[in-house]
Amino acid sequence: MSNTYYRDGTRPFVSVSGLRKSYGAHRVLDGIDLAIPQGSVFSLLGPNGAGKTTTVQILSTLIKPDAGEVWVAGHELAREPDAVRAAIGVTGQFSAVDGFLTGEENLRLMADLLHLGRAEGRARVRELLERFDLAGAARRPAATYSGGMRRRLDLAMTMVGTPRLIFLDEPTTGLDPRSRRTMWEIVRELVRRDGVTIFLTTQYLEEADELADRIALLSQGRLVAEGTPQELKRMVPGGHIVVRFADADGYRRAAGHVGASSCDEEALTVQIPDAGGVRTLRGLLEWLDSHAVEVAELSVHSPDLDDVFLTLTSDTPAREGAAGPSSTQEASR
Ligand SMILES: Nc1ncnc2c1ncn2[C@@H]1O[C@H](COP(=O)(O)OP(=O)(O)OP(=O)(O)O)[C@@H](O)[C@H]1O
Repeated sequence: MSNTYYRDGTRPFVSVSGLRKSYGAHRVLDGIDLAIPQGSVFSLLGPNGAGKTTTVQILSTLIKPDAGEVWVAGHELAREPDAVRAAIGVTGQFSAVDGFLTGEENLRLMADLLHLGRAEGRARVRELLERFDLAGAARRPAATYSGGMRRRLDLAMTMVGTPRLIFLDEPTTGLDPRSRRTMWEIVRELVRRDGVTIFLTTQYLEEADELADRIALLSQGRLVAEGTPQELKRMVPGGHIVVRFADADGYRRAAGHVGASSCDEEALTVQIPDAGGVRTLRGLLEWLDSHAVEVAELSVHSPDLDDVFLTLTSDTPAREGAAGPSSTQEASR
């Protein structure tokens, strides 16, 4: 039960030890341990079928585990499910928003369901409309809202009950880049200002990288890695350098001499493994310079969460070709 307590004797806000769940002979969760501090963003990642939804369903009291100990906000889930339920909010792809009601009416309905007094309810609804940038659209039916507005309203409805832990399931799926960034800012603000703890499941590794303080990688019912985004990126081999040559002659002269791991004659590019640091880059530039080879474009790619995901989740086929750059330095010669 290593995760039940911190070294100083306090318990993490969410603490999970030895969590197991099977459906028939299929072992979906095979001994999961998690420790999530209050006021942080935790992201659970994994390929389809890894057991993410099952984990969230157990932590949010919707289904019971076969074994394991779970504590949320100071309450043991098996003994005090009502207290756990009172501390959490869930928002997801299956939104609670009623399209026939206006944004304001949706929020008021939630305030009534939670038995907030009339004055308190009104004040809370007003505050949330402002805060989630919905005041201008408050009197419009939610059916007329954009995808981003609908997500914001959904999250605002979750916040009516001032939850201390929010399960955010794919909060930005289908949103355009600007709406995604707005949503990310709102999530950060919930953590910063309200001290809310966020349990995020997402299929966008970039989103986990942006938001999460810690990430756990689930594969076939087991945690295969856990750490900060930076720590996870350090777990996989280094990045690579991509060089695009200015002409076919330069490409041919260089391709066999610069330690390339793959070459594309048509695109005049080579890819060179890079263990990090500047040694490989310096050696490459010196070779190109001394052989007077013209380069059209050169970029340095660090490993990103995609690389980590694909390396550590064995049930996912390896991706072909280069990783998307998480940090790219471009140079022309
Ligand atoms: N009620 C159920 N009965 C039987 N099997 C189930 C049930 N719920 C989930 N499973 C199985 O458990 C495994 C894990 O499912 P789960 O939904 O937790 O995965 P996930 O990581 O959330 O996947 P996805 O990313 O596709 O949503 C899957 O193989 C799924 O088929």
